[in-house]
Amino acid sequence: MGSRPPNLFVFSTVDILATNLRTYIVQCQTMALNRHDVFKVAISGGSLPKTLAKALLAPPTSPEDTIRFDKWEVFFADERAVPLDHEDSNYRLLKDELLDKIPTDAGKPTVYPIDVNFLDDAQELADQYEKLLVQSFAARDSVKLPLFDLLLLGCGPDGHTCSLFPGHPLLRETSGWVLPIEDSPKPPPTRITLSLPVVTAGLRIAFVATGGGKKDIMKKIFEEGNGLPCALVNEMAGDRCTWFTDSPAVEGVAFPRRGSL
Ligand SMILES: O=C(O)[C@H](O)[C@@H](O)[C@H](O)[C@H](O)COP(=O)(O)O
Repeated sequence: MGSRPPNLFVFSTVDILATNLRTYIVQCQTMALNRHDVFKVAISGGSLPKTLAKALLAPPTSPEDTIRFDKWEVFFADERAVPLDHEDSNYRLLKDELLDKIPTDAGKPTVYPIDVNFLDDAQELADQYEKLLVQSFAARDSVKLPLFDLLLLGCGPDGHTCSLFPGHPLLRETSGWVLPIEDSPKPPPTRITLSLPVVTAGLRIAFVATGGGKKDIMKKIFEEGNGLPCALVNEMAGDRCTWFTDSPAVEGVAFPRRGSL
């Protein structure tokens, strides 16, 4: 359980949100580089990569504001079981929106896509991705869970995050790090996702939710909870969790704690 409620930031525009998201990411990057000289990040799909590109591709305003892409290790918080050049691929989305646009002199992140040799077997696809995490995390941290320095997540209109959907049995999985799902209510149906324990173990967790389409679910997440995946992350991660929203997404929503960076 998180000891304090999650942080919530509301910005008047997505551009201002992006500037503040960058400041937050740089803070997480600094903590990570001090801790282990690498920045391990998990990123999900949806509208997030576009906002992320806005945040990260802007030129630095000071030396301290530099994005050290050369130190980034990028994992996928969830991924669809499709080839990497498929229009549904979260890898492709991130590549098109962000990775391919990083200036060459800014350094290249190390990116860990799924192994497309296992697209026909969701369990194997998940197991292979979990192996990658084991290699990347366990040896260094000798922990029971991979501790991402930062997870950058979206929030679906039904309250899902990653590919953890409301009421789905995957929410009760406590042992696996990476889980297969073959009946995702959001297409495509076959995907892999980080498990709830892995998400909530993250040192920092940031949600980005923008636009009036998020208003109703934001109310449910923050005012009722109702076991919605995003609400579960809030409950378990507490103030390690920070929401970046714009005004339309939170119109009329009462929050435990608002703040600014
Ligand atoms: O692969 C996916 O489908 C995403 O990872 C998913 O979890 C997404 O982040 C949310 O659905 C929010 O999407 P929007 O930001 O587009 O609403």
